[in-house]
Amino acid sequence: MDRDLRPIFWNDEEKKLILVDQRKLPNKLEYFECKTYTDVCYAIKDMVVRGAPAIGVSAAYGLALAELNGNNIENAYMELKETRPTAVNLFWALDKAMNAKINGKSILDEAKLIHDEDVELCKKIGKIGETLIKDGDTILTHCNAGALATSAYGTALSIIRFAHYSGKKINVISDETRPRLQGAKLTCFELNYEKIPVKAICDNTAGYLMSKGMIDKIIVGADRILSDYHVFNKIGTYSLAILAKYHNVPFYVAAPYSTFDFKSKLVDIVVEERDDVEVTYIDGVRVVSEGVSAYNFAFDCTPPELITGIITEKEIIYPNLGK
Ligand SMILES: CSC[C@@H](O)[C@@H](O)C(=O)COP(=O)(O)O
Repeated sequence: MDRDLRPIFWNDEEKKLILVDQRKLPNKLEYFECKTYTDVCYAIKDMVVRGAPAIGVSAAYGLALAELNGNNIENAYMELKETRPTAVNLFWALDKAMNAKINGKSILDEAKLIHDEDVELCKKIGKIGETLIKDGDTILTHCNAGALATSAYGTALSIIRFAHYSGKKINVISDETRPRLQGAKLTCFELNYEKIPVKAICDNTAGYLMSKGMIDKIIVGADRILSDYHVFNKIGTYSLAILAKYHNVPFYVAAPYSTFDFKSKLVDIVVEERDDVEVTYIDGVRVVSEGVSAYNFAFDCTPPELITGIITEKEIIYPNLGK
């Protein structure tokens, strides 16, 4: 298997960004080309590309496209910033790209650097986190914090990959992750692609498996981590963390430092609310009675007291041990 499944490519000859179209997986592997920054805005909003680090890398290339096409950089920066509100990597990468411009450097070079560095960070997270995994562990994960959500390897799934590469026999349980089904569609695709044993479950099955002692560890990604270690991640993460606490299952979060937001307070964070058709329809068929709407919060917040450890590219932080 190609250990380097990647969702983002820059084509230097044609000056375009090529994204794996994640809306089509696992049934079709298609690519989506971005020649303008507005193409990138669309790709992020419509979730052609998704996952906190991957959104950040794509946005940096979006700003580079604005520069290459002679667009107003300030406007492009603002429009790219408004594509999705919760994952902080978007703002982190755009600010880095903008600072490069202010310092007279090329935005494209900065975007390439952010892209390459993200691969290395993910590898490091995998290698550090892998030390926590025991031979025979069954690990539950939520959403997709894999190669598809980053530049390669992933965060939570990088740990799973490196445990597998080191010869540990592990099994993965993937929450389907309603409503967009990133767990069923993307995590299962990625792990199956590498022949890492994975089983899908409905989100509401996790508690039962924990009660039966069938889960040894939970590892999820993050969209934003505050300085007091509150973790924003895909909706359903908080419920999992509560279940894990009740059943004494270690609950880990894996994320690079580009996902940390040391400035904002809990009350400042905007949790994305997406169109309720993502909930009221399944595969184009309405499943909720006409006239009934739905809540569709894309993320929730897990407090530090529910988190065993946060695995970064530098170290494992134990929020409840004072580090
Ligand atoms: C390494 S990605 C971590 C998170 O971004 C991931 O868990 C997640 O919540 C993705 O949400 P999505 O709405 O698919 O962008």
